[in-house]
Amino acid sequence: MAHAWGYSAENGPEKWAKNFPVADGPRQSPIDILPSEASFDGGLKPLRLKYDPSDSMDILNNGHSFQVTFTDDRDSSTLKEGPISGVYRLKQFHFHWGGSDDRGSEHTVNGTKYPAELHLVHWNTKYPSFGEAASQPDGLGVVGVFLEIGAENAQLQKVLDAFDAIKTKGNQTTFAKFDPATLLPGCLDYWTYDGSLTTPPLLESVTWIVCKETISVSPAQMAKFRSLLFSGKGEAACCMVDNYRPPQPLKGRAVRASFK
Ligand SMILES: CCCSc1c(F)c(F)c(S(=O)(=O)NC)c(F)c1F
Ligand SMILES: [Zn+2]
Repeated sequence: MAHAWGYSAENGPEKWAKNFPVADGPRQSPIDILPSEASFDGGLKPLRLKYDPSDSMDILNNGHSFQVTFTDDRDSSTLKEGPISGVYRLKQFHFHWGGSDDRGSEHTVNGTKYPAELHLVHWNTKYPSFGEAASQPDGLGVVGVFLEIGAENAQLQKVLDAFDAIKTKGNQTTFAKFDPATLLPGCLDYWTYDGSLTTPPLLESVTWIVCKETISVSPAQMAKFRSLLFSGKGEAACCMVDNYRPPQPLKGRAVRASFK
């Protein structure tokens, strides 16, 4: 049986192309964002993010990260405008982080790595489902937010407080009435480019929207991220850290900025 993918030397990002050849494709993510080479596009609209806290359902350790999943059977939690057209519904959010504060984000800015990166995953409602959208070039819109070491983030703490119930792979618990807008920075200036999922199947279906402004996370909160396990109950414990893919070749793609 083919090894499941992961982030170790044996099954990590350098090995993914074997089972997922698109890993070497023309629009892979993440990338190193070079602000001086991004072009300001005055035609880019401000992001319109509207989330209904009653849509949040549960929190799951999926063995690669943890995710908070939202009910997506109506247009109650949506991404509109920005670089996209139409209505994209929020499906889930998750994070990527490092084993120490000097790494962990997937996107980088002038080569700078942040300790973690939040991804809010939305799907284009011109398609009948998330699964269908995920295979289309304009199917997904992911908002990325960098976490920067600083003051404790009280809103993020609400997510971290659920970790004792999801320590091992496959664990899930109810996570209701959470407003993901509380995790967004005050300023929603962004960079945008055409990219992919950053985890297998690495589908080239993502319009990336990476916020310029960061949100804070305290050192103690980063330690809490690192208390999760990649491994399942009863398996040898393997700390969930360094679950990030490094930047991929830009291959001629344009990166646009919504701000000067
Ligand atoms: C078949 C995908 C399941 S949903 C999902 C995900 F689980 C994930 F991790 C990422 S990511 O590439 O890692 N971050 C943007 C996504 F984009 C997603 F849409
Ligand atoms: Zn992600």
